[in-house]
Amino acid sequence: MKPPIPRRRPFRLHHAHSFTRSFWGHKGDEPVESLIPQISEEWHRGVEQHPDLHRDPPKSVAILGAGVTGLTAAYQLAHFSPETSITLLEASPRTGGWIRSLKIPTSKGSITFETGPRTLRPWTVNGIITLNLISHLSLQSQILSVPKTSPAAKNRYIYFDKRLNELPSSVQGAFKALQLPVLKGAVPSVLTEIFRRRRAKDVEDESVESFLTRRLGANLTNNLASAVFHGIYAGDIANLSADALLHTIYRNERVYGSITRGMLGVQEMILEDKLLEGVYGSRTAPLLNQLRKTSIYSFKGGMETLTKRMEEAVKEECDVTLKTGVKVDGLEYNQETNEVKVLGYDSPNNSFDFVISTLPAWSTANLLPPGTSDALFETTGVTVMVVNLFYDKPNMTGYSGFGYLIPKSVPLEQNPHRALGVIFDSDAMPEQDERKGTKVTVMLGGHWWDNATSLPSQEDGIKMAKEVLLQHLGITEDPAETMASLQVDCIPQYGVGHAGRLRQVHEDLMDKMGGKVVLAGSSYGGVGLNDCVRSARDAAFGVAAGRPMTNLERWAFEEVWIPKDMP
Ligand SMILES: C=Cc1c2[nH]c(c1C)Cc1[nH]c(c(CCC(=O)O)c1C)Cc1[nH]c(c(C)c1CCC(=O)O)Cc1[nH]c(c(C)c1C=C)C2
Repeated sequence: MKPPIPRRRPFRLHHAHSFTRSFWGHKGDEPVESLIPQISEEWHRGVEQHPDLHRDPPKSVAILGAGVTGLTAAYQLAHFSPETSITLLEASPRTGGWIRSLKIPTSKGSITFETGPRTLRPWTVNGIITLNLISHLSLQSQILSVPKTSPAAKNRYIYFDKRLNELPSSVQGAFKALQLPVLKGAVPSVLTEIFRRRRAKDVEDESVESFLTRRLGANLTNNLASAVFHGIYAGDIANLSADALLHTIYRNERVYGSITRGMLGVQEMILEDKLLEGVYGSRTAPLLNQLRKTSIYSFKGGMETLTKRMEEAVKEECDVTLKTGVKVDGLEYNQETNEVKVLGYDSPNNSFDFVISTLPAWSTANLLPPGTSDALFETTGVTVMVVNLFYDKPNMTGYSGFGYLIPKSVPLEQNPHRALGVIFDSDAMPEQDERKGTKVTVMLGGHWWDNATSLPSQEDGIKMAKEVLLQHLGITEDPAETMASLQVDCIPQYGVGHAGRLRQVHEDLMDKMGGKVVLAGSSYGGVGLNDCVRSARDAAFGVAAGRPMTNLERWAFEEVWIPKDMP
């Protein structure tokens, strides 16, 4: 029988004396300085000089995985704790993980194909932390930004009823959009949400599908929400956790009785986010001002510009030992020395004060002794086939926008290849390529392939993508350049009970690994790039102070919520 999952413990607040005005809802009209917070001196001195930080800095730390999380953790730790010796271990021959930008030289100019994440959003707490990192790395001049007013920022489509339905981006647009098949019944669903009964007190989590169907009805849930969750998690809303992925509105239902009541009242955010927003906002003001009118951004050389620059910085500026081609076999905690031994790393110095694992939850679980953190095995990944296509003719899609998503309610005959969505890259990032034309990315599979006995080859993927574009957009031409990448287990799925399981893992790791194994990356607090950077920062910050930790504390302790625009 599984042990009961511990409930969250009360959180103790030591270092918060005053708060910040929020960047939340920033429209780009006012200079960011006007939003810069009156934060307490203690926080303003910032994280590096935090009184807790140099309590007992570790002598040695190993970081597993040199994707964006591992590289960021190494870079940040080197700055927070310059005296610590850092070893970054990567199994593959290259760094960057899922981030890969391939520049294809052609006689008509170069094209960049992204096989993983391709854009970043600046205006969130985690987004601001990423921008701070970008400033430190002096990458400001490499940024390519898309203005909030551009079609790519405003227009998103849902494929439904055999056509693309444009989602509203303004109040006027909303009235027009209500005629669309995909939004059928939306008005009564939204207006009656406030009258629906709140969930029972003892329900700690449920699926996104069950929660949204209770609150908004089946139409909006299956036709709209399922598409949005395809576009972030490539996952099935019937399995994903409402508490983990819709945390604010799920809490609002519990606290205020309905999502609408929560929205009409005082907007709140988690205290720690508010403090970090203040600290990093003030430190990143010049770049935030540069991106004042930006909706999304990337880099001239693609997203890999970020990880390549970080690799260079950790090796040359931070004195981190980076070893590629090292496959770690296990982690062993020695209670006497209070160190963790990294098995499979063939070096006389393979015991460390801390190990930060940025590997996916299931890979980390495989490294730990049985019974240490078995709940990590319950987080699994979905596989996505990413197909990049380039056509010489401009405006081939017939639409202008970020792209379109396909909900789970679309019948199989209208989406036989199980496409999740299509990105209109040449609209989304128009200045990235020298060669002029239309660039799109078709994403296939995700949760639809959960029980597949075989997966498509690259050739099959390209054929399937072309058929998707023919069926949905009527594109008959052959692309000039193509590339397909099967990204196996690339997006972790936070299933129902995610928070409770991470609480359990926190307890287990503190108990059995002495708080010396620290977790970071896309398996825990968000699958986006900004989330990975944030989790790396948090891990590095905690480890630099030398306190036993897991980086899962936010799941183990009760959160403190405060008004978003508290001065
Ligand atoms: C069709 C499949 C996918 C598309 N993008 C992804 C998949 C699986 C992956 C992805 N997209 C987002 C994230 C998280 C944020 C990050 O920092 O990277 C991930 C992992 C962002 C995102 N994309 C869409 C939405 C609504 C969001 C969340 C918030 C935001 O940035 O606005 C919509 C969207 N994704 C895809 C398409 C075609 C599309 C909309 C038309 C592709």
